[in-house]
Amino acid sequence: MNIAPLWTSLRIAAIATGITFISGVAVAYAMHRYRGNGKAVMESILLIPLVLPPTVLGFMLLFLLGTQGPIGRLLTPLGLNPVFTWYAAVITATVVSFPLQYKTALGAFQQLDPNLPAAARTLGASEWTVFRQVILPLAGPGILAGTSLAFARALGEFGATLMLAGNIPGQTQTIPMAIYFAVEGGAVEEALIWCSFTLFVSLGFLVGVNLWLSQKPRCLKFRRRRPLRPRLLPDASYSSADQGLWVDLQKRVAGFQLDISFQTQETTLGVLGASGAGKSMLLRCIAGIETPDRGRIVLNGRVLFDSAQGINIPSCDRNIGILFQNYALFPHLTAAENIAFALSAGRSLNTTKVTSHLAPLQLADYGHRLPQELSGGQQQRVALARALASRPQLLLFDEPFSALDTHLRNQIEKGMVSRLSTFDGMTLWVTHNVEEAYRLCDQLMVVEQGKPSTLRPKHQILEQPETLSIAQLTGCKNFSRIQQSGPEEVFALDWECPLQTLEPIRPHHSQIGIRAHQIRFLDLEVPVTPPSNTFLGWLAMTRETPHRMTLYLKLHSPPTHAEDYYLQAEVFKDKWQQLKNLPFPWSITLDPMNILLLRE
Ligand SMILES: Nc1ncnc2c1ncn2[C@@H]1O[C@H](COP(=O)(O)OP(=O)(O)OP(=O)(O)O)[C@@H](O)[C@H]1O
Repeated sequence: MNIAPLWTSLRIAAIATGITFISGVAVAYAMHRYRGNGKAVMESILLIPLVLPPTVLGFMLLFLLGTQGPIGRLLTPLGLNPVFTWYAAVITATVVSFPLQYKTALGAFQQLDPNLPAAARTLGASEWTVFRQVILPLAGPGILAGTSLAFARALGEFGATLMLAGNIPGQTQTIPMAIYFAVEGGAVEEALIWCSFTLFVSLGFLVGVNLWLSQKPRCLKFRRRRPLRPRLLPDASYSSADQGLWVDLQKRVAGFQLDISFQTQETTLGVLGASGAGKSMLLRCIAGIETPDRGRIVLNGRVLFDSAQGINIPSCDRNIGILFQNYALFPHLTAAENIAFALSAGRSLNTTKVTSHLAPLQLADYGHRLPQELSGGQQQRVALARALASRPQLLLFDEPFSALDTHLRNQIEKGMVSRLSTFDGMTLWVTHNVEEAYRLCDQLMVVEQGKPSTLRPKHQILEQPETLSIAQLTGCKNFSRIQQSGPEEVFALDWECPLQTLEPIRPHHSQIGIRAHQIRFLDLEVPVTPPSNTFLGWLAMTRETPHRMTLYLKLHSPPTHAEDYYLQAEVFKDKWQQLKNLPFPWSITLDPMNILLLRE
């Protein structure tokens, strides 16, 4: 039995697989990053060999590459005529196997957490480094699974190969053809041997790849060969005189517009806003992960983005670190390797430099662990150490404590604040939590529906919130519509009472508010002349938290049901112990000093 078809098949399948590997991965990555129009049409064209019958594909290739075809006519003068040659068989095997490699590689890229490449870029990694050291190792198993399918498909190709390459023994006669012609000639035994052989080779290849992938999860692990580019690039527009962050940007996405303009020279700025207000998008624009439609971003005198001048410094050169909500640690790298990624010092893991970044966050003993072998708090500290290792001028925190329980949150917050005390750059904290923002930041900016409504020192925002929504965002729970009845007097429509205010009423004031912990219970105070804004009140219901009670109060008359209340007051448990024994009605004071005058 002539075994030439075996070598022909293996040679053709190996070359075709090599070509599809390179082209399939490259095209898949390009399509993964492509955000323009016509993506669906392009995808369909790339996948069409998967759905066309092989004979149709073979005929189309024959039509294109034949001496009279559009491509063949270009090749003939160069002395190239692929039809009925062994490389025609390579062409058909490549065309039929390409969609399998392309589609699986695309799926592997799409499954990656987009924050991982974004984090790598903010650490100073170039696009090539991001692809080679983050994307490829993580997408590797998916890509190799596609390669094994592509190889099996190339090995089994018959119809299209027969049409374009023919059945030339020793040149284009592959195993599938040997089977076909053996059956036709009545040599059933020979056909059976070839079938068994094909089954054995294909199965062996698939099993081999699967075993390799399952036994060596870190086989494609990180290899740092060259240091990252230095972070501070010379820039003509850089001037160390202008310290601070200047932001003026607009970005529109489907159903949402971010339109933010602010400047700050404070070292810590908190960004408060409801869910969907645009806080993360703001951070992503500042870090260069998203590109604004228009505007200008300047950090310490260095223009990072200016649509008018066509400046858009890439993320890797902005000197801005970001701590993502999910930490975005590279899962295929240990804690030490994650930090080494951000250093320009190379990959040696026991260097003093890596340890010097792990030790201040009590992580010196955890350097060898993969992120999935660390607790949430430890992962967060590694992410902070990694961000600081890249020596940013500005560090952005995207709700860094949202996934932690209260105890851990307090612990990590303390550790983080102490580590940041030696950081000489600016920090910008995005959070929902007003108490957290108050503890961590000097200035607060409130963002509402993509627009900044205010940027002021934190105590001013808490004491004079200006608008109803800022008051709500900063934790105020009691509001009433008002009618002005004097220069410093209103009638609260929802609480049905006249109220004195400390500040004069302005025409734009339409609501008043009072914070729950600022409602006073006169019966618990030393008897003096009742202050203004004191009313009789009854308790409608209570809610208990570990240290405080929330009291739902009805003014002027007893409540008719549990939901019949005007105000929520919050008192500590010791005060509640005294209050609960007092007979109704209580004397409730809404001190003019604590009345918030608000516009809508
Ligand atoms: N890539 C995108 N394409 C389309 N819409 C987007 C995109 N990214 C964000 N959005 C929309 O922009 C708005 C702002 O999103 P963003 O993530 O910035 O909000 P956020 O204030 O950070 O909210 P949260 O506190 O819940 O994280 C949302 O309505 C969101 O659906």
